[in-house]
Amino acid sequence: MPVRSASRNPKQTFALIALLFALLLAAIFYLWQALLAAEQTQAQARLQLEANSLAAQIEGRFQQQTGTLIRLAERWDVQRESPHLWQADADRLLRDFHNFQAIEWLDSSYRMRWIQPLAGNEAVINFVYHPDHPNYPVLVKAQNTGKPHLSSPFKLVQGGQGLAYYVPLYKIEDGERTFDGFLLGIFRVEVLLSDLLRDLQANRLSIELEERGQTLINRPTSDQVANSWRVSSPVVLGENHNFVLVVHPTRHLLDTATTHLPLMIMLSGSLAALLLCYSLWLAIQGARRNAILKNTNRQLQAEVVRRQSTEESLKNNQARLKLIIDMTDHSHDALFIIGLEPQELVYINRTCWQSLGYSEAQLRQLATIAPKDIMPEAGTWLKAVKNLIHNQGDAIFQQHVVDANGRITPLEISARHLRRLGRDYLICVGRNNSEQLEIAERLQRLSNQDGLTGLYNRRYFDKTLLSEWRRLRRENTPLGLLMLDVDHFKRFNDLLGHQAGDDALQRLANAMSSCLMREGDCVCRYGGEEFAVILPGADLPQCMQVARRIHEAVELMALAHPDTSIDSGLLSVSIGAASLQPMPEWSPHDLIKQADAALYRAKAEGRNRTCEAETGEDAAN
Ligand SMILES: Nc1nc2c(ncn2[C@@H]2O[C@H](COP(=O)(O)OP(=O)(O)OP(=O)(O)O)[C@@H](O)[C@H]2O)c(=O)[nH]1
Repeated sequence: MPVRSASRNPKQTFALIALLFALLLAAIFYLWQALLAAEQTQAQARLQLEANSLAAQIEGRFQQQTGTLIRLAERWDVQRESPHLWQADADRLLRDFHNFQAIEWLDSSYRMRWIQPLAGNEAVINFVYHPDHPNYPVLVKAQNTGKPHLSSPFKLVQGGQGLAYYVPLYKIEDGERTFDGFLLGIFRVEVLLSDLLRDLQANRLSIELEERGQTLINRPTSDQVANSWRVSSPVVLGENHNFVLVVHPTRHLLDTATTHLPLMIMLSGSLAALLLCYSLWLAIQGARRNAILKNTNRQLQAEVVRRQSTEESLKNNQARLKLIIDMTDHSHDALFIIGLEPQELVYINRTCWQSLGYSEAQLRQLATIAPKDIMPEAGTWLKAVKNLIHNQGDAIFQQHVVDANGRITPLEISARHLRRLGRDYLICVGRNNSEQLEIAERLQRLSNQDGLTGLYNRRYFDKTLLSEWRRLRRENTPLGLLMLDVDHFKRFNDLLGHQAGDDALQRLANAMSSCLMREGDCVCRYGGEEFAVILPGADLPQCMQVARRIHEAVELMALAHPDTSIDSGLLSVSIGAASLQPMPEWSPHDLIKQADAALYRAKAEGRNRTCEAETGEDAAN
């Protein structure tokens, strides 16, 4: 029960115990009532006995009272003949038994014949009982049975209520006993009954005498108890069965007749029930607490196991984290994590601060107060990298970092956006990519370079001429161009061989390069033994000046031409010079055409010279 109850909630348990308590109280109450009823029954039985005894006493006293009248009636034979003697006997009886109001003789026709005392009762002489008189049936009954009968109360002629006791009289006539009326004793009700009740041993009872439901006399006590204790006993007075003695016990009598046992049993039973239920409640509470304690212990044990496992896994994770940090610290790449809103450098690996020549604390401080001292374009880079949040992607940025000695190093940063626990992070991996940049630059250079002479190649020429054309058009500045061709180079090759031709081309390239003074001027191998010199900002005279320097440099080379038929005996070049103010209606192609035309004339006019584009040779041609 306690275990099962423990699993219930306290309200249910309390309700069950309260119900049990109520049931116990009901049983105790029932027992109390049964004991009270038993006591009351017993007391009432005792009371009934007392009432019966009192009734017997009353009947005895009445017989005493009326016995004298019966004895007077027994002497009727004598008295009938001598009324004086009857009168004297009746007087004596009235004197000795003052309860009698009067002694009378009714003859056999129910007529009042004699009455003693006569004084005051004269009116009653010759009164005849007719059948409608209330006492008439009593007379008939007494006559028929031959037994004395007491009437019911009736109104006396003298006033008040009276009772008549009819004793049948008989006379002997001719040896025969014949009815001769009644000897009649008249009592005053109060007087007779008071006398009958007087000195009864019934101090503890209130006494009442009723006749056919009418209270004739009542002798109450001051502490009479309620009607529930009313006990009655019939009283037969002179064959009149209509009298009933009613008694009520006093409180004192009841107190002696009843005990406190039922009350004690009820109180002690209630207390025992209360203690039992309280003990049960305590036991259930104890069981519940035990169950809760056990459950808590189980939970605690599970928690301990869980915590041990968590600690174990934490240790493993810490070890792993340390390993990862060690590994990232030994990485050649700089790894750093930036947290956003608020912006902070969440993590930097060892490579970050070691490669820049700072301590970790110094680098963190610098990154906070002067990020541009580490990365000159930190501001724009951060803006660009934050855009990744919107794109939810990653990107590679080319930046430069400045180390503690002021050395600038290129840094390729691969950045990725991550969102964790409601916050945005940028995971960045930086790598010194100076080597790659150099390789790329070299490749770029090679792609623009002529393999034999080391000059810029035709591809670079086309690209540069176009870009310069556009640039100078915006600046409203002329663009100069020299087109060069080696003279009689076929013969040179033919006579000295191709290798000698290559060498000659290389030397020519060096010579031409040495003639360029301005930044932006460049010599390109246009194709075969043809060269082109781009001279941004140079007008025609300035172009001619450069062309003259080239002739001088080639002449200074003094490279002998094997063909003896050539006048100078030296390798020479012919140059066509042109300069154009870039106009929207013209293109770089027009400039080339002008220079080409001038070169053609230089060749035609005998070679080893420069011809400038003629004014007629405009772009439109
Ligand atoms: N060795 C060598 N020869 C080249 C190279 N490119 C072109 N040539 C030669 O240059 C010669 C050019 O000959 P041509 O175009 O006839 O002109 P030329 O002989 O120089 O005569 P003119 O230009 O009229 O003075 C050809 O024989 C080509 O083979 C090169 O890279 N190396």
